[in-house]
Amino acid sequence: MTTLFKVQGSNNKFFLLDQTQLSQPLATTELQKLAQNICHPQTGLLHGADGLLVIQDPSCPGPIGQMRIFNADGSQASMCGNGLRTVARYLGAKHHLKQFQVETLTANLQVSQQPDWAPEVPAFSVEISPVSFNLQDLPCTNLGEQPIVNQPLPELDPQLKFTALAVPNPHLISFVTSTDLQGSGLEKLGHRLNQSNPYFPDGVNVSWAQILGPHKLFVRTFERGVGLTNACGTGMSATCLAFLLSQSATAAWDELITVYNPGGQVQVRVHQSSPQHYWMELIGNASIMDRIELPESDLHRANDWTHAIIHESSETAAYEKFVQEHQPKIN
Ligand SMILES: N[C@@H](CCC[C@H](N)C(=O)O)C(=O)O
Repeated sequence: MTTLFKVQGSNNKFFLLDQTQLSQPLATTELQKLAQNICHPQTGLLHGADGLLVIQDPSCPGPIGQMRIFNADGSQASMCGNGLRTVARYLGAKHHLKQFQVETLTANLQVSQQPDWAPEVPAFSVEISPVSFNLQDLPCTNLGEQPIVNQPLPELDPQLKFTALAVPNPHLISFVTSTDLQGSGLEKLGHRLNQSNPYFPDGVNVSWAQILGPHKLFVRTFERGVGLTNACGTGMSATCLAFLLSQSATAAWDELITVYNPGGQVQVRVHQSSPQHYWMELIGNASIMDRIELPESDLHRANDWTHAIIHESSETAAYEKFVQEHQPKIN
């Protein structure tokens, strides 16, 4: 039998598969098919998830493991902030370490265990980098000169202003009113920019943010390869950088910003290492929802979950209690 986990960071939900335990690790095409099938909300396992996190041996000295992220539609992304926290928790427990590096598709990132946020609500901090405003890195085309920082883009919306950046996965950010945030505009724009379109040939994660206070935001994200999610870690980190660069924010570099989202909250610190060089720390819960045992052959087949034995964790209830007790207070 193989062990798989269902995990969540800010209720952004994933299956986590450690390929190093398998006698025959899955090839990339098998991982894409597994992500599509296991994450499906109706026919997947445990009502599906937003993506599949895959742990492999590192390919270079330094990091103790490698993380890959496949969206629910099977596409592979370069980074996943909420997912990396859960991978940090898993690898930290496996190697008995509290601080280490994890290899991701484009960078080795620093992660560390933090004090629990509440009983049974473990927390981790992960580095979000590299950051780029170079439009080729998203990629983003036909929207004029770079950088796009708090700029009107009537091609996308007649009223909103946009910031476009890669962290290194692509993000498009707008600051909106609470009415906009509750409406259907985010979903419409997200769908439009994640179908064939002249501006974001590889699609883009679209986040809308409401400023709740000097160090407080609420962010909703339409994720590339998924749709509306409870939270997107890289999206909230990118939004905090956009906040500091464009909104006359009273928050300063290196200070904690609390970012509420439909799945709970995270904290972000934005750092400027030199002019135009930025990186973020994303801090939040890393919770295990279920431990799942199933035959390795079922992972390769990826279409039958009837042999799965599910062990539900008490961390889900603990996290829900934490969220109830920490609703945003609007100044
Ligand atoms: N949920 C993630 C981001 C996952 C990848 C994203 N959908 C993409 O395609 O870039 C996060 O927490 O950062």
